[in-house]
Amino acid sequence: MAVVCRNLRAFAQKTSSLRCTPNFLRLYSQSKPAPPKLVTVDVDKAGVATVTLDRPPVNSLNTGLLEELGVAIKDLEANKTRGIILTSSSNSVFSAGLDILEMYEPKKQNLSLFWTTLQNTWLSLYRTSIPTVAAINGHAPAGGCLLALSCEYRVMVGPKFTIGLNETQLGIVAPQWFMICMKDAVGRRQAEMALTAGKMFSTQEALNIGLIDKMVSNKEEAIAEAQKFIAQFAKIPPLARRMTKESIRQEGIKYMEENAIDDLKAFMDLVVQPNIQKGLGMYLEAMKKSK
Ligand SMILES: CCCC/C=C/CC(=O)SCCNC(=O)CCNC(=O)[C@H](O)C(C)(C)COP(=O)(O)OP(=O)(O)OC[C@H]1O[C@@H](n2cnc3c(N)ncnc32)[C@H](O)[C@@H]1OP(=O)(O)O
Repeated sequence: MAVVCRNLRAFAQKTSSLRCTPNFLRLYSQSKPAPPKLVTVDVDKAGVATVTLDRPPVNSLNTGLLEELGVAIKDLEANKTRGIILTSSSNSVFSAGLDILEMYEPKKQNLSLFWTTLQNTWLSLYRTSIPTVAAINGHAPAGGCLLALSCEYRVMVGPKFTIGLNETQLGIVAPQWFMICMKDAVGRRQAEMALTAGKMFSTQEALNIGLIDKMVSNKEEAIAEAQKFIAQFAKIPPLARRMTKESIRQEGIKYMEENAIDDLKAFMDLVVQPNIQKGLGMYLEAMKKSK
């Protein structure tokens, strides 16, 4: 509410016709309730933040959610948080990946904002000096897998959930930086096999190839394992840790820093292709029918 008032006051100050009187503020706040938050942050006594994706039903990644996630990471950095545990409010889906509705029959401006927000939020998560763990408490296809891969450690609830970069199954190609993340985790050979087939791995299969680091049987265990992973860094000098992480992730960081504009252009050109639009439409239809 305080933010709404501040924004309104600034807006009213810029216009001659509006007076930001208490009555005006009351009327405005009654007619426009604040939208629900799509990402919640809870910092525990040890200074470890649980960042929860909360966009029912499947945490598909739209511009709003990605924006909130990016802001949350920046805020946690500013507050010198000791660790980030990324998880989901759903019992069965970590994240369904990019919101296909952002890409299907899009307006050019929205599409550009969507992809730029994804690039920025991804880079913030991938390069943050804060230790990061994905507590994957449900399915994690495509962009959901990307978020998990961008963390330093992955604990997944099993055995019934699946994870992977399944883009080829949708007739689309995962961008280079998605591939770099997969290669970081499982090596070039396994990444090539996984990505060309668009394979979704069971939790056990993911563990076998190193796509996840630990399999647990429920979310509480996942959070406990994540806390354990983060706690080990209490003994490591932070500067050495930060420089090591930045250095070992250099390929992905450099790729985005140098190619963000080309990557945006490639995405914009690809998505509007009639055959891609047709494929996305059919995929959405198929999801509805499979219910
Ligand atoms: C072109 C350049 C490269 C772009 C890169 C793209 C990467 C991506 O991330 S593309 C997105 C890929 N995602 C998927 O393939 C996942 C699709 N979803 C699923 O497989 C399942 O939904 C699930 C296993 C995650 C969950 O299954 P569950 O049975 O619990 O839920 P559903 O009934 O399937 O879905 C509920 C509801 O949500 C809609 N939905 C699901 N996923 C998406 C999505 N990614 N984007 C938008 N909407 C999605 C689904 O259609 C249902 O909607 P309705 O209730 O309206 O029917």
